[in-house]
Amino acid sequence: MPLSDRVRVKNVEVLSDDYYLLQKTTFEYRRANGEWQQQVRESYDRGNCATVLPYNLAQRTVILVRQFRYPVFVNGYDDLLIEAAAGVLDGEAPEVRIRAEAEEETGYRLGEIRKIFEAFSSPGSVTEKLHFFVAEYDPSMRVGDGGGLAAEGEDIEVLELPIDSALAMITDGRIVDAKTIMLLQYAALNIFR
Ligand SMILES: Nc1nc2c(ncn2[C@@H]2O[C@H](COP(=O)(O)OP(=O)(O)O[C@H]3O[C@H](CO)[C@@H](O)[C@H](O)[C@@H]3O)[C@@H](O)[C@H]2O)c(=O)[nH]1
Ligand SMILES: [Mg+2]
Repeated sequence: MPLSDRVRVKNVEVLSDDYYLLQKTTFEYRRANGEWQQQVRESYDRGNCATVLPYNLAQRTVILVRQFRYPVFVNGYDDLLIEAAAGVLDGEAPEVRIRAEAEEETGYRLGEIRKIFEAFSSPGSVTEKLHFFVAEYDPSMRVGDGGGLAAEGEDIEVLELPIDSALAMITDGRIVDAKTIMLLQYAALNIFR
């Protein structure tokens, strides 16, 4: 049975439609035992996103970025967040979007890019699906300083780190962003073996 036959949407209330969209939906869900049960769930729609880990095999390095994240700050993390470059798709194809975003945020114009997987980042409340990429880079691909768009409030620092240091930073808590941990662990398992 397709899942759409197990869900009957009864009402959708828009709680906030400002920069992104927050909705409260009342629906009935058909449980495994066949009974219909009413539920209410909020969902936050900020679109889908793409992220990339640029890596250099000879140097054993990766490129990450570091920036202020208000939701992280308000949840008690007292430092800038170290992340892989990432951006909202805004209706574009993930590979097209991530190339532009990588150049904007890191200053590197990447060549071949490989899709490795997709994942929902916070499925209980946020609709977002993330598209994950890796790309080999070399120093000649650096065409600018990166840093993001100051007019949009972005103030991004570019980091080139040895993969072993980046992995150690997951263990000691200096890297705490989920998509970044996933990319670094992918690289450790499949690229820097
Ligand atoms: N005015 C306003 N602007 C916003 C708001 N939220 C985001 N923006 C603007 O929208 C830009 C979005 O930047 P992107 O680089 O496209 O996206 P991102 O925030 O880096 O998203 C990535 O990182 C997130 C945090 O890990 C991920 O949640 C997301 O999946 C994605 O990977 C921000 O820089 C900021 O200028 C808001 O509530 N109000
Ligand atoms: Mg970004």
